Amino acid sequence: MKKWEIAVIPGDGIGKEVVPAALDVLKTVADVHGGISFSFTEFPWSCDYYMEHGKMMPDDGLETLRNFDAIFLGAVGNPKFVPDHISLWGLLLKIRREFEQVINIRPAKYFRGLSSPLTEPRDFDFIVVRENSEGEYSEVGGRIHRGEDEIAIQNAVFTRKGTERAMRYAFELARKRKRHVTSATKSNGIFHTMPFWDEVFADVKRDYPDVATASYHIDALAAFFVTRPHTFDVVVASNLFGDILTDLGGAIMGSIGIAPAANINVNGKYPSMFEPVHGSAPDIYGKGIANPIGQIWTAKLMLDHFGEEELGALLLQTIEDVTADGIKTPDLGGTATTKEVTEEICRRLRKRG
Ligand SMILES: NC(=O)c1ccc[n+]([C@@H]2O[C@H](COP(=O)([O-])OP(=O)(O)OC[C@H]3O[C@@H](n4cnc5c(N)ncnc54)[C@H](O)[C@@H]3O)[C@@H](O)[C@H]2O)c1
Ligand SMILES: O=C(O)C[C@@H](O)C(=O)O
Ligand SMILES: [K+]
Ligand SMILES: [Mn+2]
Repeated sequence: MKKWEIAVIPGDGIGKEVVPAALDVLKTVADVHGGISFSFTEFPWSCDYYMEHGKMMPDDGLETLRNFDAIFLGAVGNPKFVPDHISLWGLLLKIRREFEQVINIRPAKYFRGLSSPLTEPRDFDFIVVRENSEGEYSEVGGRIHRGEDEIAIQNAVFTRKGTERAMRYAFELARKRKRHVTSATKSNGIFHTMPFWDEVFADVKRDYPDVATASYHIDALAAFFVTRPHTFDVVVASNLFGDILTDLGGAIMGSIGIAPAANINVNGKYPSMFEPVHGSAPDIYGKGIANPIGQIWTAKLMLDHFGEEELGALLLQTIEDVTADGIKTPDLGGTATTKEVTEEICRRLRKRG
């Protein structure tokens, strides 16, 4: 019996609704398989925790998480009570940085029954490889003076190591797919870092003559995600560009509530973290209608990471069947609740198993 120890952080808002849903699915997957099991240890680290303790997680939080095989997280943020940069940097970004989860994998694909806002969505299926450790997300900078003279400076940090690592990851991934990598740049407007990004891309692609490439400025690329998403395979992007592109990836699938993500520690020193693209959605929290598919598809990425790709494929197929049959939450134009979608996925998994 293979057993994985998973640290579970539901976090805030709908994280507290979709994480339990995905855990039900993972338990069902384990039952159906028979030869694997999960042990889930839950941590209440969140904005609620912040309001009680003045921090998003205890001082030894990372020490505690370190021993797990993976971290399964919902979403972080309750902007009514805690500024978003405090909650994000105090938990999510802290884990990504300290645990060297330098790559963020974010797939998007068209599947049957999804209510894409595109009038004629073709069969798109791409993965955004988001650089996850530096770039525009940096603590380098500061603020001085007050009033009219106030200045805010935010420095973007692009290292050759980090840039090349993300690009190589994208090329290796493309080799297992359709052998195409698109680089998201903005070297016309961003004077230093983006020409550097282009140079590193040109260097790296020389090592992958079997992989075709394209490079677009991020503004044009965003438009292409809408007008011809089926032409992309792997897209490599900086931290901020990848962030924006992947909400868009969710949107063209029909809802950001479906989009999954994996924060990968590539050197094996620390656990990886699995959390969907979406946030805590305070506007729908508590209504029982959050789409659980983003979190459940994220569980599939965790299964893949554990080497259980066959199970992962079965899970994704089951999700597709459920949406194809119209069992969908309101964000996808349906009337089903979080619970109904989850139960239907579990029921079908059991039937298959
Ligand atoms: N990785 C994360 O934990 C993460 C990601 C994004 C935002 N946030 C935080 O979440 C909070 C809200 O941010 P936001 O509103 O910009 O983004 P959001 O992703 O929470 O919500 C954007 C829109 O999408 C909808 N939505 C999101 N997930 C959904 C789901 N599963 N089912 C149905 N609808 C869904 C919401 O109702 C909302 O209308 C902020 O505090 C922000 O910092 C956290
Ligand atoms: O900016 C971030 O990385 C937080 C959130 O928007 C995400 O996409 O994970
Ligand atoms: K999330
Ligand atoms: Mn985001």
